[in-house]
Amino acid sequence: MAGTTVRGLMLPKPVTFVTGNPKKLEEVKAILGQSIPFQSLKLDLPELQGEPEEISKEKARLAAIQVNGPVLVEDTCLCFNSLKGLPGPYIKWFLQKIGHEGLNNVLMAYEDKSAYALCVFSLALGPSADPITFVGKTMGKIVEARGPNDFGWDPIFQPDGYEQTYAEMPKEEKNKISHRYRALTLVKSHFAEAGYTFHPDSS
Ligand SMILES: O=c1[nH]c(=O)c2ncn([C@@H]3O[C@H](COP(=O)(O)OP(=O)(O)OP(=O)(O)O)[C@@H](O)[C@H]3O)c2[nH]1
Ligand SMILES: [Mg+2]
Repeated sequence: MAGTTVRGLMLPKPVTFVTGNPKKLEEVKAILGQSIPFQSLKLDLPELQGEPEEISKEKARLAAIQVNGPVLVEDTCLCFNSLKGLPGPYIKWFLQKIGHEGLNNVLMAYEDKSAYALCVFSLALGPSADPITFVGKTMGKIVEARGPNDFGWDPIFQPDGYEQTYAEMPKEEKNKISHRYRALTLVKSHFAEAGYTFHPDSS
């Protein structure tokens, strides 16, 4: 985390969660509930190449300029240990091009099928503020696809200590152990500690 937190700072509007991915939004809504006043905006922001935290922060900077107010964004990675963390932030493109089967095939060359899901949220309080990051990680392994195919790589990720893939788990179960849940727990604590207030005219 970076920057100094000013307690009770007044934000001009509610926080806007910016994403182009409706499944992310669904989970963020389910996990946050009423804990943080937020609205959402569908924007497909350009993404830098590089380390996950930098990608997420840069997304937040761009989003805060477009929204001209406080924003929350996230970037999700799926990292294979035998590939030293790749595909990482590039998982979206790997998934689109080679699918679940291709991702399993890549790992055929290696004994180690372990992987981790990483979620980096970034909060920018405004267009000129330095974004603050919150990282959540869930360890697991890559398996042949099992379960409903309605969200990304959920069918091929089996978290450690579970016999089910993310896709096979009831949503409430995934949302108690996921990379996204862990990162959002830190976001919630930050809001609780910072005690932000919202401008009365904000909507
Ligand atoms: O099975 C999954 N379980 C998850 O919990 C999960 N979270 C994200 N993803 C996928 O991983 C890539 C991340 O890329 P990403 O972070 O750039 O997201 P995105 O471009 O879809 O949206 P956004 O960048 O507008 O927010 C995209 O293919 C997402 O569909 C997930 N797949
Ligand atoms: Mg994206």
